[in-house]
Amino acid sequence: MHIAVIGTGYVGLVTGVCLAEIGNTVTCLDVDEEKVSLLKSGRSPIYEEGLEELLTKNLRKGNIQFTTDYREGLAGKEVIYIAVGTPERPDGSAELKYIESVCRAISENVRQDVVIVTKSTVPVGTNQYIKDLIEARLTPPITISVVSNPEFLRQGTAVHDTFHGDRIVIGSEDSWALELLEAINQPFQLPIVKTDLRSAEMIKYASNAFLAAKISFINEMSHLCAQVGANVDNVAAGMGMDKRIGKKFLHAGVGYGGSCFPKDTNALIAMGKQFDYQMPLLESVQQVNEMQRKRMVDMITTRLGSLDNKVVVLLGLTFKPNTDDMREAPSIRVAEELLRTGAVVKAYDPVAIPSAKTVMPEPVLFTSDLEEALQGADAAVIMTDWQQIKSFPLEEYRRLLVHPLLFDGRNCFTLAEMKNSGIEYHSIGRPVVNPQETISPMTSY
Ligand SMILES: NC(=O)c1ccc[n+]([C@@H]2O[C@H](COP(=O)([O-])OP(=O)(O)OC[C@H]3O[C@@H](n4cnc5c(N)ncnc54)[C@H](O)[C@@H]3O)[C@@H](O)[C@H]2O)c1
Ligand SMILES: O=c1ccn([C@@H]2O[C@H](COP(=O)(O)OP(=O)(O)O[C@H]3O[C@H](CO)[C@@H](O)[C@H](O)[C@H]3O)[C@@H](O)[C@H]2O)c(=O)[nH]1
Repeated sequence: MHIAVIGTGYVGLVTGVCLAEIGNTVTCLDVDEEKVSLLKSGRSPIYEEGLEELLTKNLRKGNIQFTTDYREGLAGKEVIYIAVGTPERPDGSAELKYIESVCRAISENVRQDVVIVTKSTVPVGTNQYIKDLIEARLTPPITISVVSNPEFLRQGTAVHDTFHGDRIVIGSEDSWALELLEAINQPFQLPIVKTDLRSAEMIKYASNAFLAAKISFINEMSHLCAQVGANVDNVAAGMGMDKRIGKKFLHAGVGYGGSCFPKDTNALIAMGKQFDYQMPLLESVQQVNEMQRKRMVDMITTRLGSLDNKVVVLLGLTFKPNTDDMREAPSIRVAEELLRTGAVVKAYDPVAIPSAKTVMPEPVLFTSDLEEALQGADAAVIMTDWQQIKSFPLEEYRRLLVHPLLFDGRNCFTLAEMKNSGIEYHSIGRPVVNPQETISPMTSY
């Protein structure tokens, strides 16, 4: 199949490379010339496990190419995937200007019948809008069919998710277009859900909102666990064994971030508003998420008192491990609050220092060396559960920190392993582990 993929962000690039891997001829289009020339040379602009290997392999085989030229990119293609961003507008709704500009470019450059497949997360009704926009500007008599094919990949495991996801959702009003998409997706060997256009669009938002709700639910429970002396991890494990609940997405922490959950819950609330429905559950989900960041700073100030000139080091800056994406990372908000209370903030991340520098508040001191980060800090705060942080020897934490005080926003360590570490350990929704008597008293607190 000859396929064009528009947009080479996370979704576009992974989609393009994976479609090439299963035997299609793919042209990826982007307006960003720098990105396109990097991709042509076989380098990935994003940090994503296994992606660069698949990219170079398929470039070598001639299955994939990259261009900024719409005429060249769309020529002879049977299927065009749209995977451009749909960021949040100030009122919370989804910004469709990139989608609109793609529609203009398609109608000006396409010369053959084509199926348009929307991978971008778009509000219900947008696929119909896409069809209308393209058809309104087409000059030759061309047949356009639209299919909603929302993407469920997670950053950090994007390639793996494409080949091992739980389902592929395709929605359309044209049964032949659904069959075509089913055939394209067959090699992935995943369950395929065929539905109507609007339901497919809604499945994406409802799925993200449900996962966000699950996280806020356990975070709310974690607050109570801390008060009553229960351990939220044990509670989540016990709950998760009930198959109706399921154990995934019950990991308490500093809350969700990233390019999807915050914006997609907002977009869903904005959709509700259009129909005079307030979405009270989702509003609470967001409120609890916001509270988690504040709770982390409260934990630190409660323990340390004044943070004036205290050195606090944030360990991990990205919204989750194995990505360099800083969009809506909880570390940004925590750093802002710590600076506001007078702390000196150091920040460590194994891969994201360049992207973090563009969004973190000033003045934060950055380092990608964990030892240097911990050296001389009054307290360390784990914000991202990077393997580098989890596997760093506890005796080194203890040796390098001025005071062995660790706040863990991702519950990376068990209480049992912390018990004899000599570190005072504060985590989310679990009892505090106090250091052995052998530790010198923290007189400066
Ligand atoms: N990032 C994820 O993990 C993820 C997962 C599932 C769904 N989604 C959804 O997929 C969509 C894309 O997300 P993303 O994170 O890949 O976006 P992104 O911001 O990383 O990338 C978007 C790309 O589109 C390009 N672009 C913008 N306008 C263009 C145009 N007119 N023509 C060609 N290219 C253009 C940009 O240059 C950029 O490279 C969004 O709707 C998002 O909600 C994202
Ligand atoms: O039990 C959990 C699970 C996740 N998180 C946090 O939730 C956020 C999102 O995590 P994750 O879902 O793994 O990452 P994303 O890459 O944002 O993926 C989500 O958003 C994508 C974009 O829509 C969807 O495609 C995916 O299916 C959906 O999981 C991160 O900050 C995590 O730290 C928790 O706090 N607790």
